[in-house]
Amino acid sequence: QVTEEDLAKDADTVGDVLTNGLGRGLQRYSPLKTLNRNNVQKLVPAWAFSLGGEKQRGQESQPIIHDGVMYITGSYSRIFAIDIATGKELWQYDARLPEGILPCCDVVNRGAAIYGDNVYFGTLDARLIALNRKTGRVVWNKKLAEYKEGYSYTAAPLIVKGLIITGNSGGEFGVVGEVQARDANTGELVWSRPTIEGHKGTFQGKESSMTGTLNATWPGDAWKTGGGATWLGGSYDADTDTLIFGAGNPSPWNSHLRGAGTPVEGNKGDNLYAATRLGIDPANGEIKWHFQTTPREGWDFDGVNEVVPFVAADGAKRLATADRNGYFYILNREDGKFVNAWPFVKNINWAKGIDKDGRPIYVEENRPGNPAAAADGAKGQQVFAVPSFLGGKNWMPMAYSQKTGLFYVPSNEWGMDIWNEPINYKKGAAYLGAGFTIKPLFEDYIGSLKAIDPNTGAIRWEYKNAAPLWGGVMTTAGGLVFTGNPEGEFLALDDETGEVLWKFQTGSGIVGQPVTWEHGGEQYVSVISGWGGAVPLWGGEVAKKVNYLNQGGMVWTFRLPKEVAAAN
Ligand SMILES: O=C(O)c1cc(C(=O)O)c2c(n1)C(=O)C(=O)c1cc(C(=O)O)[nH]c1-2
Ligand SMILES: [Ca+2]
Repeated sequence: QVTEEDLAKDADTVGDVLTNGLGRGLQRYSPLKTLNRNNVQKLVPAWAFSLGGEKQRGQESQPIIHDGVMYITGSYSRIFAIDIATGKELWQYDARLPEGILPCCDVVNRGAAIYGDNVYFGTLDARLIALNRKTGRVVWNKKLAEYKEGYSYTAAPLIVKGLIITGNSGGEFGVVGEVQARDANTGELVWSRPTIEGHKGTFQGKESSMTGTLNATWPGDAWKTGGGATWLGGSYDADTDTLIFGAGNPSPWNSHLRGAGTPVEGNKGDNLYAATRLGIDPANGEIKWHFQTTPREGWDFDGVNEVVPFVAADGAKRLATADRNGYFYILNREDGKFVNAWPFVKNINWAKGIDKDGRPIYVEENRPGNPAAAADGAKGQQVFAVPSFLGGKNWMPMAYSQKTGLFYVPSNEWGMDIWNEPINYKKGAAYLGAGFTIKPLFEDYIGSLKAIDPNTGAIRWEYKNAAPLWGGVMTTAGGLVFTGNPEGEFLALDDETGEVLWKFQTGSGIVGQPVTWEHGGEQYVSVISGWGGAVPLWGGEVAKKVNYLNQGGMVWTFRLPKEVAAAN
């Protein structure tokens, strides 16, 4: 039985990986140092596991490890249980997706959750499934939302105090963002928290008086299909007992269809709580605080990126998040109040900076124009905006090192031509009202892994990668930073210098999330390889810039042999 206590101390225990993020704070830091800067060259493959068949798209999953078993999800809503000693399959389950599902950004799944005797995962057709972790038999299977209306699900679920907590996807289809909490044993809904003002929440089956239901920042009817999908899931800060979920882009992308005039008078066109981080009370789904990164968002700068609790150099309890919009934010942990922000990618041009309250100082000429006012008919004024809509950083998780006190942020240096077009809402259909072409900023690289000091915003080092970086990062007490690239390499870098100390060619691009654990006195590292995600779908010329490897799906597990560790 995996208990709340086990989940609470996952960040400190080295024999298993029970949560997405190596702890619900999502620091992705392992205290293991058997494997370190001096011996990482001796890291060797232990086994590999193929996800098989033709159902192979972006493999973004993070393995969960417990009781000698690894649980991974595959892109097409599949889950596998693997013996960690041998790499042998114990069972697999295929959720068998219906035809005609419409995810915006590839067929992906970011991993499972574990609690009690069950493992859990969400499916692309917006269902949540509990399976017995020993047998793989379905315990319950619940519908989160209607996929025919454009809803889908791609995140790893979060489990807090017996509740299984999920977000939703569909911001490109005019859905309404939502966070749901269910009883992990039965799958029954306990509370639901919509993210768009005007929509009411529920608590134990009844409409509740939850805060933030007033529709004050959405002129007209646009709030009804306002987006703000919570598609990346959330983190949990145990110190303040707060769930932190981000809400994605407001729908449609075309900001002129969400309020007349530019800018709308005062803050009345902010479109809360789209492009916003929300602090939520796990007991009842009430919003405790909100911080909107991009008010009246107009470039697809989803506000979903992970929010990571950490302790600053001066002892203050803070939150850090690297937004799609190119700014790295520090917030106060207690109330989500803005503390500081710095750009973490180059040449940002949609804003001049962030003011003392955390609000962007807009460069209105770099907001795509209003098609209604365009001289040439349908297409509004095109602008070149930086970063591109795929963001200074997208979903791929950063890591924090308790050893160096730095954040290691996978970022991309790119811009886009973007223009607005008219669009009418049609249930289940794409709802953008915009067109775009991504362009690199520099000849030789797009991807950039950065070591960022959260006390000053200083970038200590940068590792440049030709292709856009799209995989997760992990740090260890052994002084290592692990990540992968679309070129197929799994990399270990020095946490102080950014020097590549070790690499391994996995045979397909890496968009997965590495983990490490100890078994039988040896340290293991695993990552899933399998190219896909939003870059090959939406990147255009950028996606062709590098000669990518074939798609595929393979779990790679490495180990440092005992003899090598002993010789150190
Ligand atoms: O607004 C949404 O609902 C939504 C969902 C998702 C998703 O669920 O994967 C992505 C995005 N937006 C998105 O904007 C985006 O760039 C993106 C990239 C990826 C990916 O896995 O590579 N997913 C998503
Ligand atoms: Ca989106």
